[in-house]
Amino acid sequence: MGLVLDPLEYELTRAIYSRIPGLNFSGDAVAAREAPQFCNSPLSDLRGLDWSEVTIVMPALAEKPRQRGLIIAVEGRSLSILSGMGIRPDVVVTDFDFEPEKLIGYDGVVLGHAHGDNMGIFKGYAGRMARIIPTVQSWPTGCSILPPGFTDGDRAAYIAAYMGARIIHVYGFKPDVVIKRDDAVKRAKLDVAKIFMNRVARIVDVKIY
Ligand SMILES: Nc1ncnc2c1ncn2[C@@H]1O[C@H](COP(=O)(O)OP(=O)(O)OP(=O)(O)O)[C@@H](O)[C@H]1O
Ligand SMILES: Nc1nc2c(c(=O)[nH]1)N=C(CO)CN2
Repeated sequence: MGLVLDPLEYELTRAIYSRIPGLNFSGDAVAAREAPQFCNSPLSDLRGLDWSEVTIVMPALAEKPRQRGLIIAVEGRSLSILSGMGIRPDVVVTDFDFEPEKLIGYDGVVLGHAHGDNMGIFKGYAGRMARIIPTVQSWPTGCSILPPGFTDGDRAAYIAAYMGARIIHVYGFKPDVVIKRDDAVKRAKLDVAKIFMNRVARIVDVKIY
């Protein structure tokens, strides 16, 4: 039995994101069954961190963030940008599709997301992580975590909120800036991310810079 952070909020977010056309949501359950075999870090590694204040860095980062509290990098891309600034994040939230190779050798906790459209890349990288706890978007088994949310960025914010953050500082969340690709699905994903960041802001103080 995995960890479900807030089942009703999960159902609400899923009702919204599963309307995005063209994605393999029926594969999410298969992904959730396979993901726990890659777990090599206990949940206590996550719970043992001080979550009271959290800084989340997303890939559209434009300037050096102020480091306040626990640092979460979104995707290998943000880990790489932060490393270049001399900042080591405590946690990386990723679905392994933006510079995943940068995660090899990283010694913090990777919250690696398995879903219906990424099992090839997930299996390719998850086994190479020093410390990984899988996240999934169907009912979890084993060590996996089922958080609400959808994109890596809003999922990171939800996880921080449920781990006990009082305040979350967010850098590089710029849904109107094109950073990796620009198509209808990507725009729909970022629209959903905006809705979910606003949902998190209902339960925790969220500052977006
Ligand atoms: N302008 C932006 N473009 C893309 N992602 C952004 C942007 N601003 C913030 N983000 C956040 O950073 C994350 C970057 O990850 P990435 O670009 O790999 O997208 P993704 O959600 O994994 O979708 P996909 O892999 O389909 O492009 C997003 O999930 C989103 O939460
Ligand atoms: N099935 C499926 N799930 C996802 C996908 C995706 O492309 N397909 N993308 C995500 C973040 O971008 C998160 N979850």
